[in-house]
Amino acid sequence: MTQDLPTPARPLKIGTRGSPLALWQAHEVRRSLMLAFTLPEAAFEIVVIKVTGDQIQDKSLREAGGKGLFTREIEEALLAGGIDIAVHSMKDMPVLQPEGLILDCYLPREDVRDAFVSHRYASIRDLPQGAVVGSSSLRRRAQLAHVRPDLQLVEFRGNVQTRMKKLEEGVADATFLAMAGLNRLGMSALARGAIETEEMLPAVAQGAIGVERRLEDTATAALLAAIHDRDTGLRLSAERAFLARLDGSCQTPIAGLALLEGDRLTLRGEILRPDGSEVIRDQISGPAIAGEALGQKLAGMLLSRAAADFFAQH
Ligand SMILES: NCc1[nH]cc(CCC(=O)O)c1CC(=O)O
Repeated sequence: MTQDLPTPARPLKIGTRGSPLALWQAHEVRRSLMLAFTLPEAAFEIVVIKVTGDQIQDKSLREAGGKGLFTREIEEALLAGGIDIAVHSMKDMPVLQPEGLILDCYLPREDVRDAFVSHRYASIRDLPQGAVVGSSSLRRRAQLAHVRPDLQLVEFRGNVQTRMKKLEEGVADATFLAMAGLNRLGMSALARGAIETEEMLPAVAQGAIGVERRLEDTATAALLAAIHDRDTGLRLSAERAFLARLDGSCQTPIAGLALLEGDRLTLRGEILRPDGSEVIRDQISGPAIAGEALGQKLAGMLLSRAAADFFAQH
């Protein structure tokens, strides 16, 4: 094992996107590995990789092609050996990894909740009739439209700073962000409040950081095993199996959250029509080690209640 540890002469290359949040997450993985193996910072090299998704500002991501847009270039670098590990926001990850790669290392999960962000109003409930809310998340738009069909929705993309500027300019009265991202960047003061998961069920894997590697790279597997958070792994297995069974295309608003109590797991899930006119939700409990089966079963339960046109385009 010892001879496999990275050194300043042969550093472990950590691939990441260049956004402030992505960089923070890559540094966090480095910090965890440094602590676990008493390694110096120089035993790691952070490699920033440009991804298609970051360059698209003028159209919504689902028009442009969805989740893979943030990962393709990074996974290509991993397969080609240009980097040794890739750090991801698990919320943005497709449920299947390319042949030759594996994602089975998760850091302890952050706050899973969405944040309500507004200069003028304290909560969804406080928004006046017809208020304008900015969001490009299909899930958040559908969930909001379901409880407040009177509100107006506008597309809202870009980083936190861009979105805050839009709020200041009055483009919208409120928006949503993940608490996890705000907490990590030390910007939780921007949130008027965290929205409880009973009110807005988060996206599958929200708040979780995952580390991807080459399947045959056993030395790196041993490194990552030391920083893996088992509880987060169990929860994400259930949530991602649920998403996979629903064929988590970006066209369908889907939310899912697993909670652990001892070795029992409870998974809540919901699917919505994009216009919020209908929501189908349920939950399932069972042994935590059976998370994948629970996820698949819950997805089946929701699908069996969905009319034939539920997933039709709107
Ligand atoms: N889709 C972008 C994205 N991917 C992960 C996070 C937040 C951090 C996380 O959930 O781990 C965000 C921003 C947001 O939704 O506000």
